[in-house]
Amino acid sequence: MAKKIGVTMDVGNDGVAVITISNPPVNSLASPIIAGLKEKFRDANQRNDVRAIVLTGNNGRFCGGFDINVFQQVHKTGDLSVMPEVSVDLVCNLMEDSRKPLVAAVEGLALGGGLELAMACHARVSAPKAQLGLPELTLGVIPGFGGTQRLPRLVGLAKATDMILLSKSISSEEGQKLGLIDALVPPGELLSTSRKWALDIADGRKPFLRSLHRTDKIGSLSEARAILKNSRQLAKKIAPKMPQHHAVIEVIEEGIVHGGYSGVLKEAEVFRQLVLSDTAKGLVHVFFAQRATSKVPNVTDAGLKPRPIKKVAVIGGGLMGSGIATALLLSNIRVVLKEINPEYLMKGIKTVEGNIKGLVSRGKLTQDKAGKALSLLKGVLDYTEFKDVDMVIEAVIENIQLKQNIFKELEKVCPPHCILASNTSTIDLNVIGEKTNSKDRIVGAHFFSPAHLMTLLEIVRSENTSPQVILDLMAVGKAIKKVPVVVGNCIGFAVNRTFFPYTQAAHMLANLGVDLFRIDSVITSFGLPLGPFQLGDLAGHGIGLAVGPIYAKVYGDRMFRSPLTELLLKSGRNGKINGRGYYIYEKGSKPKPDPSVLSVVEESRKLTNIMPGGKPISVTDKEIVEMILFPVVNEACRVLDEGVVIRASDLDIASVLGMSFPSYRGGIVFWADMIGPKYIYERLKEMSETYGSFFKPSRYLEERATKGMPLSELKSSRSRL
Ligand SMILES: CCCCCCCCCCCC(=O)CC(=O)SCCNC(=O)CCNC(=O)[C@H](O)C(C)(C)COP(=O)(O)OP(=O)(O)OC[C@H]1O[C@@H](n2cnc3c(N)ncnc32)[C@H](O)[C@@H]1OP(=O)(O)O
Ligand SMILES: NC(=O)C1=CN([C@@H]2O[C@H](COP(=O)(O)OP(=O)(O)OC[C@H]3O[C@@H](n4cnc5c(N)ncnc54)[C@H](O)[C@@H]3O)[C@@H](O)[C@H]2O)C=CC1
Repeated sequence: MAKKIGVTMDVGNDGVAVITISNPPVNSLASPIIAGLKEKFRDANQRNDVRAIVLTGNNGRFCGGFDINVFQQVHKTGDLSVMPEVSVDLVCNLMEDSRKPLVAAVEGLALGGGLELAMACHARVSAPKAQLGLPELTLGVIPGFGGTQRLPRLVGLAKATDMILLSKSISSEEGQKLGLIDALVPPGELLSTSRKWALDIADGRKPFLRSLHRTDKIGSLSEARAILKNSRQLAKKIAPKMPQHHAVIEVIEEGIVHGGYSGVLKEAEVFRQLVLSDTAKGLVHVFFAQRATSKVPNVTDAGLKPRPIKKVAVIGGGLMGSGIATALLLSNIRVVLKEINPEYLMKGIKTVEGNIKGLVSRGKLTQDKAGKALSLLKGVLDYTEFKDVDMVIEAVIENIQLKQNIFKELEKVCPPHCILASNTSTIDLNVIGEKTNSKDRIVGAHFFSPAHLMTLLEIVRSENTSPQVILDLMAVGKAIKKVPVVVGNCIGFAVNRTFFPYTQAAHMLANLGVDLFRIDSVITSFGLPLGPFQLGDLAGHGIGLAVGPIYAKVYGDRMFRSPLTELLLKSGRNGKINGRGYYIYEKGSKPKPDPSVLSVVEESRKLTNIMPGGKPISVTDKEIVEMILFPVVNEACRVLDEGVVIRASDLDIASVLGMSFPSYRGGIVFWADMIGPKYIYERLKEMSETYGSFFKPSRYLEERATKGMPLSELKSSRSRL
């Protein structure tokens, strides 16, 4: 059925015009909607039979904000003229300054431009549990439609800057306490109450309040300046590299110092500059890329329904198993946690308890919810409880034979509908399921550490995994607040495979004589939270050593063999886990670079002997970024070429959520396309001529560079999914 898009107006016998936005699924403000709103407001203002106006949204959702597709259109074309001039024309002139009272009837959500329209009304009536917020900073822009000016005037400056800088939405209940919402009524009474409220204003029984003109919640100039000073500190802390966080404070300040109308004008000017920034391009791409991961051909479009998953068994209560169990429990899923002996089982349970208590102490979970979650956990040492589980997630150590035996056993003890998932980070799923007859229900559920906090869930399908099983796991992933990305089966899957050259390149640079702490600092300045050496410390160097040969078996032609990890372990440094790696880890203090590790690096340099003429190479910071991240792009090209992901943007999301690649750069492929495949190809070619085949450009990269095509443009026939 075609979507019904438009704005309607119904004028009742009471003289109230109800203007309704209709643009499913979230009533976003697409150009025809804005044009429709202007037309209806003009009409309502002119008609003699209209005394008051109610603005609402269709299908239980007021409005999800400006249509983000328009931003994407601006990014593709560079053409700002598609952005409507609404802040003054519609929101100030036609709405707020209208002589007829205007009431917003809010239900479901009022976000971004949606809340801004509501704030331009003279009162707001809401149904319970509506979501209210200005999340524009997450898209690299600032609130438009006067949002930067009206929110501080309705909820106070401190609360408004907090909501805007953190893109934090509030419920309508909280909105009522703050003064953003004037009345909270059951959904069935929303329209009748709003109509009555509008007439009450018209008849002088209720005040005719124009938000932009209010000053009662702003406080004195010196109070406002003190709040804005704190906001600047917050912005510096949470988003040092994001221009929109800093710009929005300037815009708010303009309104405080020179008045709301002046603030609205500055808001539009700054908005225009920001919407074209690389940050906005990256973040808008990430918005759509994340939503695209929900669409898996032949799975989500196959007419299947996810089956209920009520009870899950997790095998292995180590680092990953305990995190996975925590994530499931927090979403009210019963968990059976299996270990090999009472001591390890107790350790696993204690870790789960610690994870949950940690959330309580950080104010992220109530004591009640924590108690409920823990009551759903049962520790076991055998398979008795497995007879009625809907899914098993195996998270034992990375050992092929052990995993094969476990899956063989699972086939016997679990019901036939039960999904058999492995959290393996490297092993081929076909190998894991080799000894079973259940290959259609074997799937990879690759969580990232710490599993209860990291949002990526890589769902690995083999050629035998059934669409129903993939759909079920996607549904569980969403239920436990993860972003599931379905990928194909290969060593390292999509994320670890794409990023294995990250550490390798860093080792090569260190062996070429570049200071490892400088490498880490350059990479963190680029925007990754941890440089490659600190990341290695965090993961533990034992893991790196264990998976190295597995990668070497399949990708050996393009690997740099560095003795550094082995030497490091030999010197008693396993990373954070034992307090020493490249850095020194002490409780309660930040990791400190350990100068004594330099003798280990020297030993490695002697063994590799790759410094030209025995002297350290001289590189700029830009060259360090390129030498570390272009090989990652190169591997991403192979992942795309082999069809390991459905679409390039899936790899962007996986890199952002799994590797913390900066979201404002749009993900690894998007970033590479912004730089240009030709430049990357040429740089890698130069590097490979100087430093060897580790940097050799892939066929896919070469082809795209030669043809002038973006990396993100896939040939669909290549997908193996
Ligand atoms: C010349 C310059 C002049 C300057 C003057 C300014 C002019 C313009 C100013 C613009 C003013 C603004 O204030 C800017 C904004 O309003 S920006 C938008 C702010 N809103 C948001 O950020 C909300 C984004 N959406 C969400 O958070 C969620 O989608 C939510 C909570 C609304 C619903 O979540 P749910 O989980 O239920 O669904 P999905 O997220 O899967 O979304 C379903 C579907 O809807 C699409 N969607 C959602 N929101 C928007 C939107 N705002 N625009 C377009 N499309 C949207 C989403 O992509 C999904 O689509 P499909 O994947 O199903 O195709
Ligand atoms: N550590 C990491 O960052 C990540 C690890 N993985 C994968 O997750 C899996 C588990 O890794 P970790 O949790 O780090 O290992 P871990 O060593 O912390 O935990 C493994 C646990 O499995 C238990 N175990 C072994 N055999 C068992 C059996 N037969 N029945 C029940 N329990 C058994 C062990 O006693 C141990 O407690 C591995 O496959 C690993 O590759 C995946 C993503 C990230």
